[in-house]
Formats: sequence, structure tokens, C-alpha cells
Amino acid sequence: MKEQNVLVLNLGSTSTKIAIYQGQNPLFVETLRHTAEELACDDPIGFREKKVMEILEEKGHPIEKVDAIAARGGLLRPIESGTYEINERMVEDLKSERYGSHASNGTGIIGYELGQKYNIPVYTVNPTSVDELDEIARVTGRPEVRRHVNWHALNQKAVAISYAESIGKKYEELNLIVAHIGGGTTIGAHAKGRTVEVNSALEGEGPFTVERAGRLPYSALANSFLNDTYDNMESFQKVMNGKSGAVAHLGTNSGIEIGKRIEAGDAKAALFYEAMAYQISRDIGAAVATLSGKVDAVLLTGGLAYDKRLTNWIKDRVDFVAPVVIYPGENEMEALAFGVLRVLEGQEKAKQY
Ligand SMILES: Nc1ncnc2c1ncn2[C@@H]1O[C@H](COP(=O)(O)OP(=O)(O)OP(=O)(O)O)[C@@H](O)[C@H]1O
Ligand SMILES: CCCC(=O)O
Repeated sequence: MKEQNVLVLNLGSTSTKIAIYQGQNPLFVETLRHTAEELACDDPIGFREKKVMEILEEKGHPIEKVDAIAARGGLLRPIESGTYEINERMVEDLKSERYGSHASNGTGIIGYELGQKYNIPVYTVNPTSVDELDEIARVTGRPEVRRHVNWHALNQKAVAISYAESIGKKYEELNLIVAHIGGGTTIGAHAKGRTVEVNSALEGEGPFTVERAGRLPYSALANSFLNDTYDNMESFQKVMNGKSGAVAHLGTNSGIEIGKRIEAGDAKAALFYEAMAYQISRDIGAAVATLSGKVDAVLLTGGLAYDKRLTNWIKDRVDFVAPVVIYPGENEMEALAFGVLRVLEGQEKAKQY
């Protein structure tokens, strides 16, 4: 059988990642970094689409050779995990930002437009809005506020499946806690293949991060609105999700830079960083209760899982629970390609949004 060519697209806030997979083989994976000025143009999505086409030409893989497109999905209504065909309804929600604004929204839009233009099927795999929470996890102290989540579903599930395979088991046989520690941090309790609890990273749930405020005492937040610190929700979200955490405390969002400062004896950086590890450990502890103490492993992943100082602090607090296994970085491009290949090869059926 001919190996399928899958074009993989993943837009971040400052980068565009493009790959071609031939079957399970990556033929190339390219990361384009964009300046703030470039993305401040009138049509940033059109700008990135043009770049994607240029890269495909440059690498000798014109779009006509592509059998399917795998695009990272953005903020959608809560949906179950799996691979979804990107359809008109999904693109409408991404374009209108009905469920919020996130760099990954643009990926689905570009994928869909290319698919329409060149008659290629387009899919997304485990988008950020996958929501498998138990009913008990949705209840809050205000009857009008019901929880739903946005999180690193793609990478967390890929890492959990990888761990299960490494010990000769199925994801559906294990109870795992997965902490994705990156620009955003999400900690999921995975019970036999379902993520029954996870913090919603863009809504102030969970630990603070290098950019995000995380949970804060609500009286302080209410006061900031009463004092007119923010004009509207958009400016509030921008600060809470992009200009808080290490950016606010230390003026950087880089774990590498924080590590250098700690080496140079910067006590403020050391306290901030250890407090971040402490908050992550506490949320791992909460996930232990969600899983009633039956935990097969704790998995640490995301860009900051490269940092041994940080992961050792977390290990010191949580390795009494279960083995702690580290998967630095993220494997989103492969997870997208493999999800779509499962559909193309008939092992899984694509879902409709
Ligand atoms: N080797 C390393 N040592 C320490 N920190 C690192 C290392 N490599 C990357 N980081 C840090 O990881 C963070 C970025 O993580 P990651 O790439 O997972 O985030 P992102 O993709 O921007 O956002 P998200 O993970 O929320 O999707 C940055 O603070 C970066 O400096
Ligand atoms: C919504 C994905 C998680 C994040 O960006 O923090």
C-alpha cells in the first residue's frame, strides 16, 4: 500500500511549525519564527499560509502531493477526544473566536482553506477543547458557573500513550497524572484513558507559569476591576495569560534565562522558580485525590521539563506517589500526523464537529 503523505500544521503565538510525514516517517519538520511586527500585519493568517506554501515548494513537496492535512485545533465547544474532520461549522467557531482566542485557532483556518482549494481532507486531533471531565468536576460554588476546560490535550494524551506502550500496556489500562509544563501548564488526571480532571489553563485555573497568573485570590481580581485597572475582558486576559508569572516577576518568559540567573546567585529568581515547582507539585497532589490514590505513574512533559532543577524539585515532593517519568518538550507534530494516519488507514473513524 502506498504510504500516505500528511501535511502537519501547528501555529504557535510566535512560530509556525510545518512538517510532511510519509507514513510514520517525518520527511521534514520546519519551525518558522515570526517577529511581532510580521504578525501585526492586516492579515496574519494569510501571511502564515503564504509561508507554508513557500516552505512546501522549497522542500520539493508541493501541496498537490499531499493526501491529507493535520492541523492543530483551537478553542472549540467542549468535545470528546479523537480525530475530527475540520468542517465549515468548526471553522466558523475558530474564525469568530466564539470560544476564545488562541494561536492554534489559525491552524484550523489555514488547514481548511488549503483543503478547500486543493480538495484535500483536513483533520484535527485532540484539540485544546477536549473535555472528558467527570460530572462531579464541573460543579463550582456558583450555580451559574459550570467548569469546562482548555488544555494541552494533544501532547498530554500522546505522552500518556507513549508511556503505556513503553511498559507494554494500553493507555486505557492505566491511571496516570500528566503535567505539561510550558508557556502554559496543565495537569491532567487520566483514569483508564479518560482525562477526568485537568485545570483550564486560560481561565486562571492551576499553577502560575512563566507567562500566566494561574489561580489568584478573587478579591484581588475583583478589586482590580473596581479600580479600573482593566477596561475589558480582552485586556484582562492579555495580562493574566501573557504578561504574568515570570514575565511579571522577572521580566522574562524563558526557563533557560531563569536557570542562568539562579546560577549567578539571583535569590528572587530562585524563589520564584521553586514556588512554581511547589504549585505544580500541589496540583499533582490534587490529581492523586481525583484518582483515589491509585496512580501508576506521574509524567512530566513540556519545554520546562528539560530543566532538571525544576523537575528535581517536583520529584522531591511527589515521587512518593508513583514513579516520575520525564518526557521533555512536546511531540505535537508526530501526534497530529499519527492521529490522521490512524483515520487514513481505517483504524479509527474521524468524528464530526
Ligand atoms: N532546555 C531548557 N531548559 C530550561 N527551560 C527550557 C528549555 N527548553 C525550553 N525551555 C523553556 O520552556 C518554556 C517553553 O515551553 P514550551 O515550548 O512547552 O511552551 P510553548 O509551546 O510556548 O507553550 P505551551 O507549552 O503552553 O504550548 C520556555 O520558558 C523555555 O525557555
Ligand atoms: C489551551 C492550551 C493551553 C495553554 O495554552 O495554556
